Amino acid sequence: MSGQRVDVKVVMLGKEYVGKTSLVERYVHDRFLVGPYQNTIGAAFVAKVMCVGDRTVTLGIWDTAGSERYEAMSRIYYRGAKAAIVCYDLTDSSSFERAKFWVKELRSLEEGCQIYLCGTKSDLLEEDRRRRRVDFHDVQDYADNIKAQLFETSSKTGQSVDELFQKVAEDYVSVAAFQVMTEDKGVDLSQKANPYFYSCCHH
Ligand SMILES: Nc1nc2c(ncn2[C@@H]2O[C@H](COP(=O)(O)OP(=O)(O)OP(=O)(O)O)[C@@H](O)[C@H]2O)c(=O)[nH]1
Repeated sequence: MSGQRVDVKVVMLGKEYVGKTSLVERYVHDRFLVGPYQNTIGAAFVAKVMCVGDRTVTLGIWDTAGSERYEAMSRIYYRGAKAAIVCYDLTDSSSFERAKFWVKELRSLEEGCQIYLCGTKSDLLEEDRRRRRVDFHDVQDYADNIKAQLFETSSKTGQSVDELFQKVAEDYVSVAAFQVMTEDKGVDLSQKANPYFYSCCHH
């Protein structure tokens, strides 16, 4: 990416085959690759410039490998991330258990990282609702508990993919604005624990 400045480091996490690479492909190149599945090895990086109001924001997206073989490597990539998109496959309950594993790690090791839960392959449910293996309301309750945002996406149709990444960038801009405000006015940053902080920064 030849020295491009990145505003927000975003890391994609989740079990193998949940569709992390496809999500990034849809968002960055607006395409869905068909053909034999190719697992990510290590991690891949891509930068995307986008607009939030009159501001330009560059997302630096690290797409990690979901295979447990690369677990130690994924830890290197989430370090210092401002946002983590933790993916699970809506048709695979074990992938949601794996998502919870990553959330637990992020919560204990990367406090400053905002978590976005992403249920993938929603198009498969449009075809047949009985394929759903992860209940929306259960995940919403869990997301509320951990103060995460929840999205259900399809990289095949594009459903909610732009909205997800747009929200990541918007939250970054809100938090940055909040920090400038608190630096200017000398507001105590311990107020982060206050619900106002969340309503200010995540809507
Ligand atoms: N129907 C459908 N299939 C999808 C979708 N997203 C991904 N897939 C398929 O799921 C498989 C895995 O997708 P990947 O994007 O490679 O998954 P990954 O999470 O990056 O996998 P790893 O690199 O092993 O961690 C591929 O065959 C994709 O075509 C989707 O939204 N809908």
